Amino acid sequence: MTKKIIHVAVGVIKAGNTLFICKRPDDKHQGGLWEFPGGKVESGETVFEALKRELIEEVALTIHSSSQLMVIKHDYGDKCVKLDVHVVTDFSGDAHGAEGQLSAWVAIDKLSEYNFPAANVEIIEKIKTQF
Ligand SMILES: Nc1nc2c([nH]c(=O)n2[C@H]2C[C@H](O)[C@@H](COP(=O)(O)OP(=O)(O)OP(=O)(O)O)O2)c(=O)[nH]1
Ligand SMILES: [Mg+2]
Repeated sequence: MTKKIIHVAVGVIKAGNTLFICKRPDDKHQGGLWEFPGGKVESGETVFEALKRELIEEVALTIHSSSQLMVIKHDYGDKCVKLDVHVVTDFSGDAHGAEGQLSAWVAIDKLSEYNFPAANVEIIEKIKTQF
């Protein structure tokens, strides 16, 4: 049987050479690890609409545009995800963990000090070479 793939809109929020990251709550899938904020694309939504909704909910930012960086499929065994990763530089608001989660603006060359889910390894490699 083919596994259901969960489509996720992921936002790499960038200001200068820093990125905004959040810590996933312990009780969630891949909990306790750091992430780029975002969440599941609901039926009928475009990726941009999902990203916009999730970033308001999770980090209180309103985004005005985004550009696709990459798409990554990853099978965690218990869940299979397709991460639609977008870079966001055009936003308004004061980023913070709006759901009470830890968050931080981190310099790109310090990202390796944070533990991310396995699917993020490729994203971080690309960011380091491209930005
Ligand atoms: N947001 C986000 N999710 C990631 C990243 N890397 C990664 O493997 N994931 C996985 C973990 C989850 O299985 C899935 C995203 O789910 P999510 O928990 O953010 O979804 P959501 O915000 O809609 O929240 P909920 O439905 O669980 O309440 O993608 C990442 O950098 N950011
Ligand atoms: Mg989320």
